[in-house]
Amino acid sequence: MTGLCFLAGRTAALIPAAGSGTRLGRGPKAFVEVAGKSLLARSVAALAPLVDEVLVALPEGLTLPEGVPARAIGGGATRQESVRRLLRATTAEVVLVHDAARPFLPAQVVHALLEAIPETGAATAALPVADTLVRGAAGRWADPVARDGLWAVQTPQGFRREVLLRAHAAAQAGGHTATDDAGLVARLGLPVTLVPGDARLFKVTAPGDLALAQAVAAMWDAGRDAT
Ligand SMILES: Nc1ccn([C@@H]2O[C@H](COP(=O)(O)OP(=O)(O)OP(=O)(O)O)[C@@H](O)[C@H]2O)c(=O)n1
Ligand SMILES: C[C@](O)(CO)[C@H](O)COP(=O)(O)O
Repeated sequence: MTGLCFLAGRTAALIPAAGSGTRLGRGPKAFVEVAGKSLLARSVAALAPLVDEVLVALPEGLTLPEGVPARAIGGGATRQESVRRLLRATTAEVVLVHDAARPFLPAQVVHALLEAIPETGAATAALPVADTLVRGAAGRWADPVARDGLWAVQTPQGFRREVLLRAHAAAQAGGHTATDDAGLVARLGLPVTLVPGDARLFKVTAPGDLALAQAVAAMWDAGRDAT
C-alpha cells in the first residue's frame, strides 16, 4: 500500500457519492461546488495520495468529472447499497469508506484509522458529543439523554474488507439496515475502534452547511488548514 507501512496489503478508498442531496436541494450533492471545487473532487483529492485505488459510487447516468483520479461505478438506492456495490468492485484487503459529502478530510484522521485497523479489523472516526442532548416530542423537551460515553460518528471508517463483506452479507440476509458501515459490523458483535475525528469533517447536509463549507474552504485551499 501507499505511504504507510503498518498495514500489509492493498488499500482502497470507497466513496459513496450516489445520493440525491434532497435536504441540500441543489441536485446530486457530490457534484455541488464549494469555492470552485465539487464535494466529490475534494473527498477524492484527500484520499487518493493515501491509498492504492479510489472507487466512487455515482448516481445512475452520471459520470466522473474530468481530472478526478478515481474509478466510478453505479450506486444503489440507499447508501448501504452503494457501499455494498463498492465493496464488490475491489479486491483490496483494507477499505476506507468515506462520504463524498464530507469534503474536508485531514490526513491525520486517515493515518489514525490505518493504525487502528490491524487490532480489531474495524475503526471509525468519531467525536465525543459536546452539546447537551435531549429527546424531543412534538417540539417540546421530553427527556434529557445522558451524554457520557456518547460519540458522534463520522467517516472515514476503515475495515479489513472481509469483515465489512461479512457485515453487509449478514445485513442483506437479515434484511436489516444501519446508517453507517461500522454499525453493520457492530451488529455482528464485532469490535469497532473509535479514533479521533475532526470538526472539519462535518457532513454537508442542509443549506446552512454550505456557508460553513465556504469558510473552511477559504482556509483549506490556502493550505493553512489541511493538516
Ligand atoms: N443512495 C445513496 C444515498 C447516499 N449516498 C451517499 O452517502 C453519503 C451520505 O449521505 P447523505 O448525506 O444522506 O446524502 P444524500 O442521500 O445525497 O442526502 P439526502 O438524504 O438529503 O438526500 C453521501 O456522500 C451520499 O452521496 C450514496 O452513495 N447512495
Ligand atoms: C455515514 C454517516 O455519515 C456517519 O455519520 C451518516 O450515518 C450518514 O447519514 P445519512 O442518513 O446518510 O445522512
